[in-house]
Amino acid sequence: MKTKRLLTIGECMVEMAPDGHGKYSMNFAGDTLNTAWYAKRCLAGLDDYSVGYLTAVGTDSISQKMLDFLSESGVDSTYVSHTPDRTLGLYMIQLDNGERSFAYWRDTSAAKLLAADPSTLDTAFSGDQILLFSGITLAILSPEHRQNLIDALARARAQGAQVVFDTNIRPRLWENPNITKEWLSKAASIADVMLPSFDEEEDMFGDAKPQDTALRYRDLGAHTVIVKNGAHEMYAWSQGEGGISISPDPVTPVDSTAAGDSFNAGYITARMQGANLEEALRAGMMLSAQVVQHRGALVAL
Ligand SMILES: Nc1ncnc2c1ncn2[C@@H]1O[C@H](COP(=O)(O)OP(=O)(O)O)[C@@H](O)[C@H]1O
Ligand SMILES: O=C(O)C(=O)C[C@H](O)[C@H](O)COP(=O)(O)O
Repeated sequence: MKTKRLLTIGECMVEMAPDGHGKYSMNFAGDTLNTAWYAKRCLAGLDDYSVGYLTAVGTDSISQKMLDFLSESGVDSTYVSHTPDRTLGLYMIQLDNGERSFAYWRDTSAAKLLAADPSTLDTAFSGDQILLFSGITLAILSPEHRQNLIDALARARAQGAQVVFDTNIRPRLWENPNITKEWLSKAASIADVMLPSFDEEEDMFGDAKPQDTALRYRDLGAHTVIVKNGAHEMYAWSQGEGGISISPDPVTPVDSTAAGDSFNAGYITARMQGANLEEALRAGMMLSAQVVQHRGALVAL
């Protein structure tokens, strides 16, 4: 993964995060944006590396605020498209002993149209870069646009881009479990690197242990599979480096939102700089352990 450019693809929403005293703070977040944001922080000071975000927003003032936020964060928004008459989606974090769940208002968000135009995707995906998308990115699209996205990623991969897929399974965003499994497996079959989380794979695919998840995605063609697992032992396998079981030092989570997304950023940016499998896993674990000890998805560490 020794390339200097990361582009993530998905939906950034308005986030309402509980402050612990009955009030909410408003931020911008979304799984793929969270990974881009943390990746940019991990690469701070390394001017020859760049991080971009591909999404669709409206033309209203809250959409403009999100673009300003990207710009202040140093995340390149060249491939953000603008859809008049639509705006950002919104989600609220709900906490139960530090474990997050979400309520969504995103049915007509602009981001649902991010894969409408195959030629825009081809332009954005060209060149030597890492392209990261997620199961949430796919879930919010129509079936036709899901196929547009997967086809464009496959074309880019054939030209040398590296495709990274985090399944981030949100059953509520999908039509039904069979359709979810079908699209996740289709998307996995064009991915070089898979970054699933075990509890979601267990629920959706019935995997008994992280090794089963790794094997399933390896058999679909990934050369690397990292099976995140909350506070528990995770399993990672990479062609040529073998398998590793490794446990994070447990911390008490305040808000587990973006644990997986920040792990992805730590892992990917370490790999971009030449880290081996274990070093990159440790970078991901270290970042995500800090993130879960703070409220909201994006934490200025
Ligand atoms: N309580 C915790 N203590 C230490 N590390 C944690 C904890 N919760 C999450 N992490 C770290 O974050 C990673 C991703 O967490 P996980 O819950 O699997 O992802 P997701 O947010 O996608 O569900 C874990 O593999 C681990 O490294
Ligand atoms: O649910 C969505 O659509 C979002 O993008 C909101 C959250 O910011 C991410 O889901 C957090 O993802 P985790 O790293 O798995 O906690």
